[in-house]
Amino acid sequence: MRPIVGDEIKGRHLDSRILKRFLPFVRPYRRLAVTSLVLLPFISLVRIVPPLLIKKAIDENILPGDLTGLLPIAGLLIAILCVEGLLVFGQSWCVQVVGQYIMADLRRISFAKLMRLPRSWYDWQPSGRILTRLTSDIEHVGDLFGSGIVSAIGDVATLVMIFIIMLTINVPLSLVAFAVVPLMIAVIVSLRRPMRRVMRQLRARQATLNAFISERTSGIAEVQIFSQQQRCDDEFDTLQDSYRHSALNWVTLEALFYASVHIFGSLAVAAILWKGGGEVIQGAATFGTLVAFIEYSRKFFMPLTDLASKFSILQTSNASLERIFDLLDQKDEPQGAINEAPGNGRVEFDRVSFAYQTDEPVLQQVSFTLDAGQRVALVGETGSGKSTLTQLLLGFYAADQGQVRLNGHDVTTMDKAVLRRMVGWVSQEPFLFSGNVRDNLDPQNELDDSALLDAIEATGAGQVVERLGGLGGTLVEHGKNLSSGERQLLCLARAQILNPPVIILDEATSHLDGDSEELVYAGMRTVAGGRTTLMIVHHLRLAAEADHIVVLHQGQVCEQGTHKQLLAADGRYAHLWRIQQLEARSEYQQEQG
Ligand SMILES: Nc1ncnc2c1ncn2[C@@H]1O[C@H](COP(=O)(O)OP(=O)(O)OP(=O)(O)O)[C@@H](O)[C@H]1O
Repeated sequence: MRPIVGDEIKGRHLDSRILKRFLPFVRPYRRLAVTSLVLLPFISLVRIVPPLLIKKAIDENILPGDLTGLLPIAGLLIAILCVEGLLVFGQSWCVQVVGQYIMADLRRISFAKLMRLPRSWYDWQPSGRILTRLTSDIEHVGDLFGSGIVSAIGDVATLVMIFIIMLTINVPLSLVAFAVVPLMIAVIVSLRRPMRRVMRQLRARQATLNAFISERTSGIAEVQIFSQQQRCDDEFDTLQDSYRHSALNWVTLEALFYASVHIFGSLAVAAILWKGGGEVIQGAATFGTLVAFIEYSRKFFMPLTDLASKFSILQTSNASLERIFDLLDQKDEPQGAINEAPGNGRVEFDRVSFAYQTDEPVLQQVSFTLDAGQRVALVGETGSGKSTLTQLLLGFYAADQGQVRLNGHDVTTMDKAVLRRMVGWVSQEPFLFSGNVRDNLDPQNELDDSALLDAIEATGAGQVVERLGGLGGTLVEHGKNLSSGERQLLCLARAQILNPPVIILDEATSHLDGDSEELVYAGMRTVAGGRTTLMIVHHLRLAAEADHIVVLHQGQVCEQGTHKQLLAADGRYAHLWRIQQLEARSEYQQEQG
């Protein structure tokens, strides 16, 4: 599985390929988008009128001393400025609304994609990075539409109009005013490359910082247990310093950029003053023309600055869009066509081999069978591949060789929802969502309250639910307001409620005290009752109750049989059994005195 593109910015400004993919997202809101585009030339148009009015007022009223025409011009100026205000409001409202809709759509489909990606994809992803994808990256795409493309089109329209009107009024003066433009473009071009580099660095460092915060806060218990606070602070400072370093570089370059543009703007005004002043004195131009030119040059350099600064927005947005599309391009969890697998829950592992990463085999030629209703215990040292086998049965990963079959069907050919409706799972570290007890225990909302309470009672979770305040009781994220034994009991109740023909129980008794352990064991026995059960077992006392025991060693089945048969064989299982018996005896003796 290919990992998602990192947070480095790879592309140049706006890649046409990416833009082409982005356009369908605008299509549903095309009316608003077109309205915002249609308003742009009108805005540019009303922006070029005021200097003309000022020119007229100076040349035809102020200088000749004709006061009567001034009032209508002032009134017209106010009216035009009001129209400009209204047009700008309408245009920016349309553009922002479209941007918000596009962001909401992108967020929705990206989240939906995340919900459908295979487990193996998540093995590669720092959680902070996934969050960045759905937050900052999508915000940047909003900028692409709002402050990027549309306003760039507006800037170009304004520039063209001002350019034409200046040439229409006075060609020599226009050429003087535009003389600085090539110089300005040269400076912008020379600053663009370092600005792009620093922007890339800034985004990458921000993503690293996000991933660090996310990882350390989710592992807060380990941070505190191992007194890692200071070390985390130091690491955070290092990351933060490099982020700040890039941010300062960015601020410096940006300030340099705006300052140079400002200087060129002032140079243009000075040149107009020098050339235009001479023309006014010689009578070749009117005083109103000079004032209008100064006003136009200010209006000309504003969108030019704006346009140049859009490069960084376009580039950031382009990179964000590229990463979002990369996420959307990831393949969904593969689905099989079989959506019915009638039978009573027979499971076969048939010469199954599997590796998470090429050349690092985790399972090799594993074969054993669970007959319908049979209870099979999986035993083996840590890392021997027990959980991996259960993940294959649940369809989270596919075997590289061999087959895992349920009721005779290869699980990879089955529809995943159907498969997981038939195979329940109580994991070693059970997960509960924030919300109420009912929604957690009956996610499909299939049973009424009394049936739910019966199942809860049967698995020994009655007291836990009662303490939480019944089915409407509140659970916090991860079920953190419960002990691990209580969480386990609730998850056993959930499995009982879903009532699958096959159940996987991952024993999590290593961190439970004696009483809780007995409660959880009893719950496990209830859930296992009458179902095909694959039980990962650490305490062999539980294995001894199973109908069949499979012992894994380094990803291979090293022996299998009943408890009695394996003890008689005096192999690995018998060895583990003796060790655990000795441990239990010495614990008992210590307790006695
Ligand atoms: N998502 C993964 N990506 C890569 N390697 C993995 C992944 N999950 C497990 N492994 C590796 O596969 C091997 C088997 O792991 P598995 O979790 O199946 O062992 P286990 O027998 O269940 O161990 P335990 O009893 O400690 O839970 C281990 O070496 C582990 O490092």
